[in-house]
Amino acid sequence: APCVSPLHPVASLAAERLATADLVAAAKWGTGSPIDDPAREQQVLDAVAAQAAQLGADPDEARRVFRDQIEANKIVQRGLFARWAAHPEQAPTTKPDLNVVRQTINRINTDLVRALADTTAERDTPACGPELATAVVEVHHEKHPDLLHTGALVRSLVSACRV
Ligand SMILES: C=C(O[C@@H]1C=C(C(=O)O)C=C[C@H]1O)C(=O)O
Repeated sequence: APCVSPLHPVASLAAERLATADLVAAAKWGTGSPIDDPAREQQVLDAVAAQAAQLGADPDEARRVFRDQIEANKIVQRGLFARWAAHPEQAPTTKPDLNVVRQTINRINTDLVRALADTTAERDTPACGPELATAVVEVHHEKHPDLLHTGALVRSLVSACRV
């Protein structure tokens, strides 16, 4: 069997979701659209709660974990906005369609709800913390994100362990 943390899929999907923050930030940059969109956040939370319930998982736990995913996503967006304001030459030159990016986010959300449901038992043991830390390091080495994204990845997983 490959030597990876049982929580690798969770950390990997959380990182994939965070990578979309770059596209979301690029879509909003220079448009006056706020980083925070409470109506969209509510849609995301309601959708993942319904999907979790359908899988026999705890919908409130799905809401908690995705509240953290959303906060982490906004950390990356704010970090990029600050970087682009300080270094305009690093600002994006193309503007993705936010609705298209959100379709990608919806797909990742569904996969992450399933990965969480599939790892309910692992996330319920005292080994969860160390396994989650291992998974974050694995994902960091695979995707070599910058400190902004890795810090946000850690933030996104604070509610992932159930004990
Ligand atoms: C990612 C976005 O930015 C923020 C983060 C969200 C998320 O992580 O799902 C949702 C709405 C916004 O508050 C977005 O607008 O789609």
